Amino acid sequence: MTALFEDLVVAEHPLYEKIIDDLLNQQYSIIDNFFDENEVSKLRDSILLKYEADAFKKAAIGNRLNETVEKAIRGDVILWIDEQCVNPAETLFFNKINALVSYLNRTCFLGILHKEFHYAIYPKGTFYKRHLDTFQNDDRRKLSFVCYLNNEDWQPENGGELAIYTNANGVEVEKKIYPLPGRVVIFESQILEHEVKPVNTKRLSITGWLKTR
Ligand SMILES: O=C(O)CCC(=O)C(=O)O
Ligand SMILES: [Fe+2]
Repeated sequence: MTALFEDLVVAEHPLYEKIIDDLLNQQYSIIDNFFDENEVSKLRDSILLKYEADAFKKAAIGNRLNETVEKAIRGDVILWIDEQCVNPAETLFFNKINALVSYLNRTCFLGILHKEFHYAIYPKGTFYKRHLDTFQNDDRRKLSFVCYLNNEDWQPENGGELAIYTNANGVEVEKKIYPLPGRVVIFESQILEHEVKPVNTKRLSITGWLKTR
């Protein structure tokens, strides 16, 4: 009996607690240095290697049966990551993601059962117009997750901010977030509209969704 109870006791993790508080209070959380310099550098090498090998495809909108490439809406190229077939950089990535997911499931009973992640590259001149991540008829998407893999010297002139639209007492507020390396943004997929502003320099990231059912 005691053993069973002890199993349910989770040691409090300050960073994850902050993410949960942020999500409850403002529906998004920004975590700087979620990935350290070394992890970002390995993941950046990985994304660029695959990009150079031509593994990416133009990102589409709509569900899998009704996919259209709509450059007027989004101009990024993506590559899905198969967790069953990962390189060492991606192993580091999923170790951190899985630790977070298991904490969320144990402390918030979120019921995250599935996840999907892809690399994304926004070439110069591209953007992703304002949208909700559940427009693809997939209401299982609960939390959206973006992690940036840009260089240390990413400048404001490079553009490519993530803009998140929130509502404060009926007034819309636009919050702009720079895609700084190692920074992670997590937000409520079904609630928060957002967009990627036009980029002036190739912009690198991993985007994913934590899903229920
Ligand atoms: O890269 C970002 O900052 C957000 C990407 C995005 O909104 C998406 O892929 O759905
Ligand atoms: Fe999105």
